[in-house]
Amino acid sequence: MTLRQVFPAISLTTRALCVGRGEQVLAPALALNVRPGTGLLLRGPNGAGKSTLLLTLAGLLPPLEGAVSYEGHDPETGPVQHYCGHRNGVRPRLGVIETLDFWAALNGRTGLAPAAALARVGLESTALLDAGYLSAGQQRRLALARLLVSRRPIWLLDEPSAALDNQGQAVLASLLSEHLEDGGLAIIATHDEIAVPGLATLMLGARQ
Ligand SMILES: Nc1ncnc2c1ncn2[C@@H]1O[C@H](COP(=O)(O)OP(=O)(O)OP(=O)(O)O)[C@@H](O)[C@H]1O
Repeated sequence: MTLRQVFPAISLTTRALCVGRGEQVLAPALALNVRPGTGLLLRGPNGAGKSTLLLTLAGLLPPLEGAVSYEGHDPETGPVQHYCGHRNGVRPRLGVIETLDFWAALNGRTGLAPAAALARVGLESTALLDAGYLSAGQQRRLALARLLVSRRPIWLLDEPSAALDNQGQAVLASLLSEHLEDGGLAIIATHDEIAVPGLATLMLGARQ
């Protein structure tokens, strides 16, 4: 993989990070260092804490202990990350193209134009439909297109391949490869194979 470093060189690091729910510790003392151009897969059985760790890295859940930092990030430049959770964030009565336009207006028009992002995920023929009419896999593709209309160096993705067919999984792998080649980084919770070479793996354990 050739690194172009289009993004600022930002690393995600954690110090003695302990994540959990309430008093339930799911992952203790995590010392992560995810560098520009690299990706980390979070693996482990249902309930192991993969989503909880992603939410904590995204700043949407407080850590039980320790801290997350984005070294090299200038807060003045705006948010550093995209968090893409289990839910697709699709409003059923909003059009497909309007959905992307909404996200671009909210997160910044720093990436592809909505029509180009739709084409990139193979949804160009659905542009004028209400998003609620899309199939499960198409809605997932639309959620992935959201990553493209606003450029952010860190992608935190929870089960991004859920409901995707083989071609959709290939699109996801290609989006991830390009993002890493641009010097971005990605942390991905998944039970599936992600066809991107060189990804590291963090295995989280089952809850007691
Ligand atoms: N809001 C909550 N309050 C209390 N416990 C919760 C809450 N949300 C999740 N949990 C618990 O935290 C544990 C970890 O859940 P999490 O969703 O992080 O697992 P996961 O590894 O992502 O699982 P999966 O592979 O099924 O997606 C589970 O036991 C779950 O029941």
